[in-house]
Amino acid sequence: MLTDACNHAPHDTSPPSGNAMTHDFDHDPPHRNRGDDASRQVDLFDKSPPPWELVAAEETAIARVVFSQSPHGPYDYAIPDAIRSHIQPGSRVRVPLGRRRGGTMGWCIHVDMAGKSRHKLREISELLDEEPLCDPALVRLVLWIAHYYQAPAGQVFDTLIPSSVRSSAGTKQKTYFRADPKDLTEEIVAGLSPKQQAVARMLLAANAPMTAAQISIQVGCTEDPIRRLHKKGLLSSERRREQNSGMTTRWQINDGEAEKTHHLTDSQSDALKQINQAVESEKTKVMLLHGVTGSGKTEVYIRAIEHLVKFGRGAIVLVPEISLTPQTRGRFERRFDSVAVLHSQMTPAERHFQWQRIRSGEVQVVIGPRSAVFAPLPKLGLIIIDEEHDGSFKQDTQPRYHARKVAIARANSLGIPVLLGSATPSLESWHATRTGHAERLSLPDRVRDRAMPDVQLVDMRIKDDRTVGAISRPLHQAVQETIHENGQCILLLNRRGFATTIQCPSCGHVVACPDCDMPLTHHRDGGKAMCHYCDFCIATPPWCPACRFDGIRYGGLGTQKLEVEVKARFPNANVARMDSDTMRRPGSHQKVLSAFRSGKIDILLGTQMIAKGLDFPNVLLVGVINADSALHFPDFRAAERTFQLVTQVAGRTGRGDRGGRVIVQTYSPEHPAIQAASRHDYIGFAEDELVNRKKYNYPPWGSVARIIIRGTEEETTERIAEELVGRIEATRDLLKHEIRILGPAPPPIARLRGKFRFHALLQCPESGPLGETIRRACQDFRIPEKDDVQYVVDIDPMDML
Ligand SMILES: Nc1ncnc2c1ncn2[C@@H]1O[C@H](COP(=O)(O)OP(=O)(O)OP(=O)(O)O)[C@@H](O)[C@H]1O
Ligand SMILES: [Zn+2]
Repeated sequence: MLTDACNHAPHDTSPPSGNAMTHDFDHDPPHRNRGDDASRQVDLFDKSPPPWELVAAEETAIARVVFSQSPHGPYDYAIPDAIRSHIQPGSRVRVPLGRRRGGTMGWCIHVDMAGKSRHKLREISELLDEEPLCDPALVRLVLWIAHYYQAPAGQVFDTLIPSSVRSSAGTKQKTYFRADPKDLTEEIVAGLSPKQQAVARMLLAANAPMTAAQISIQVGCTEDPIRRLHKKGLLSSERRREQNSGMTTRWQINDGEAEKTHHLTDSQSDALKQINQAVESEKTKVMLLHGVTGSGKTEVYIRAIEHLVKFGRGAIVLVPEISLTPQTRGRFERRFDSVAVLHSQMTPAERHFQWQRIRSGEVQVVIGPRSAVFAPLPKLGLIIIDEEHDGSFKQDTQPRYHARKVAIARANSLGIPVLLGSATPSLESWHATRTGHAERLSLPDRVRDRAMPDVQLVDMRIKDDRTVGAISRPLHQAVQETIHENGQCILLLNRRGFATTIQCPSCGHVVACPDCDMPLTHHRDGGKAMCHYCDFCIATPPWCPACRFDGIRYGGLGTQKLEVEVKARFPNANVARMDSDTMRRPGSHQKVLSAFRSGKIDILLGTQMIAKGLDFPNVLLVGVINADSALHFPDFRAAERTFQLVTQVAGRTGRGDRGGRVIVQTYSPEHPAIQAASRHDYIGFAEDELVNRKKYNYPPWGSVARIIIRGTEEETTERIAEELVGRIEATRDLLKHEIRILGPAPPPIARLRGKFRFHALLQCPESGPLGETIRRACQDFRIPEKDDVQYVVDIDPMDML
C-alpha cells in the first residue's frame, strides 16, 4: 500500500548547521498517528513556536515542499493567489529557503487550500511548470520510495524526472503572432504603412499563428513591421515551447532478422491467456513467467502487449540494458507502430523528446532499463520485467531502489498486473510464487521441440585436462570441431583486462590501488594498470615499485589475455571480444552482434554481457572458462549468481536446428550450483537454495538492510560506525523487534576511493520493523562536519562488497 510518508514539516527553513550527510531522514516513522490531512496539520511541529511568530490561525492555502539538496524538507509555504488554481502535488516551485538568494527549486508534495498554520509562512515565489511533471499517482510512488528506501523525497523526484526533462533539453521558446479581424478591420489596415499592411493581410489570410521568422519570409520584410504591429496591440502573441527538429522515433533496423509471427506453442498460449485475463481484470497481480532459455518468452510479451494496445493501453518493458540486446529492440519495433526505447547513450534532447512522446500518450511500448519503470504513460496497462533476476535492476546510488519492487508498488496504485520473466528467476520472485504473492506461469520447453544443450563439466583439478593456458584440452578440441563444422562459439570469462594481478615474484609486492585497497588490473592496450573500482590508472610499472626487481609478473586471467590465447590457438578463426573496454562507443554492441549474426565472427568471447538474451541459431558451442569466479564471493547470493550466469550463457546454444553443447571449466564441479546448472535444473537449485537461506534467514525468508559508513580517517569512521550501530541496537531493544545485527566490521572492500569503510548487516523476518528501526535510530543522528564521515542505508542490498 502506498502511504504518504511526509507529514513532518519542521518550520525552520534555514539549513541545519554543518553535516553533509548523504542520508537523511525526513519521514515520520509509520508508527506515528496518521490521520487525514486536517489532523495531520495539527501535529506538524515538535516545539511550540516563539510567540512573535504566532498569528491567528486563519485559513491559508499551504503547499508542502521537498528539496533534492540538503535541507530536504518538507517545509510548508503559503500559496500566493496568482498560482492557486494551478499548483498541484508534483509541481515544481521556486521558494525562499534560508539565506539563499534567488530562491531554491523544490517539489510540491501536498496542497491544502484551507490549511491552518500557527506560524507566518513564507510564500512560494514562482510556479515553474504550467502542468506538473508528475501526476498524483507518481507523486504517491515518490513518497512510497522515499519512505521504503529511506531517501529524501526531493532526490527521488530528481530520479523520477530526468534532468533533461527538468531543463527542457532540446526545446526552444518560440513566439507566435496572430491577427484577429476584430482588431484589424479593413479601415485600420488601410491606414497602416505598406509593409505593415502586407503583414496584417497575410496573417489575416493565414488563419493560423506564425512566428516572426515565418512571417518575414512570406511577406519579404524585416521583423520590424511585425514588432510595430504587436506594440500597437494589433497582433496578439503567445509563447510556446517546441522541440527542435531532427528527432527520429524509429531506429534503423538492419539486423538481418525477418519479420516473424509464430504459431504459439501450447504453453505460450496458456501463459498468454493468464496474462490477458489479468490485464482485463484491471486488478493488481504479479505473475512470474518462468521459461527455460529459448522458450519464447519475448513472443509472449509481445502478444500480451498487442492485446492491451487494442484497449488503448500501453506497456513498459524493463530490460537489463537495451544496447546489449539490439535483437530484442528490433523484435518490438517491428511489431508495434509506436515504441520508445530508452537507453544510456541517449542525448538529453532525445531523452526529453521521448519523455514528452510517452507522456502525450502516443507511445504503446516503452523499453528501457530500470529507470523506465517511471515512464509517464497516461494509460499504463502492464509492466513487464524481462530477465527479472538481473542485478542491474537495483540502483547502487541513492535512492537505492529495485525496479521490481517499484514496479509492483506502481502497479498496486494503478490496479494493473506486473509480469516478471526469466529462465533463472531471482529466489525472491520464486519464493513469492510459493507464498501466493505471485502466480507462476511456465514455459518448460524450448520452442520447436528443441532440446536443451548438453553440458559437460571439465574438472580443472585434473592435470590431464589442463594446458598451460586457460583453455582445457576438451574445450580446445570442441572449439576446433565447431569451427570445422562452420559453427560459431561463445566463450565466457567474467573478468576484463589482461592480467588481474601484478605481483613481484621476488618480494611478493602486489601493485594495488592507493585509494581502494584492491589490486590493479593490467590492460595490455596502452600498458595501463587500472583500478576497476575507481578511475585510478597508471602506466604498468616495468619493475617492482617496492624492491625494484625487474621481472614483475602478471597473474590471473582477463578477457584480453584470453583473446590472445584464442587467436594463437585458432589462427584461422575470426575472433571478437566483447567487454566494457571494447564496447565504449555507442553502437559497438550492435556492430559486433550483427557481424556475429552474419557469420563474420567465429568465436565471440567476453564478459557476462555476452550471456544475456542473444538468440543466434548457429552457436553450436558455449565454453565457460571459469565458472567459479563468482562462487566464493562473501555474499549469500554467490551460488545464485553462479547458477544464473552459467545457465544463461549455456542457453545461448542449441537455438537452431543443429543443436549445441556446453563445456564448463570449474574447480568445484561438485558444487550444487554448478551441478544444477549442468542439468538445467532451476527448480532443483531454487528449492535447495531456499533451504540453505532459511538456515540463516537470508532473503527471501527475511529482510536485510546494510549500513555503510565511510570516512577519511579510519579510527573516526570506526568510532562513528560503532555509535550508529549502537543506536540501532538500542532502538531495536526499545521497540522489541526481532533484528539480528552483524557488525560493524570492515567489508571485503575496506577502502574505496580513498575512504575507509565499515558496514553492518541487519536482518529481520519482516521489512516493516527493520525499516522503522533504522529510521528511528537515524532520525537525529548527526555527525560533526569535522569528522568527514558519511553513511548510507541500503535496503534490500544486492551488493555486499
Ligand atoms: N511459437 C514459436 N514457434 C517457433 N519459434 C518461436 C516461437 N516463439 C518464439 N520463437 C522463436 O524462438 C526463439 C527464442 O525466443 P526468445 O528469444 O523469446 O526466447 P527466450 O525465452 O526469451 O530465451 P532467453 O531466456 O534465452 O532469452 C526466437 O528466435 C523466437 O523468434
Ligand atoms: Zn581504486
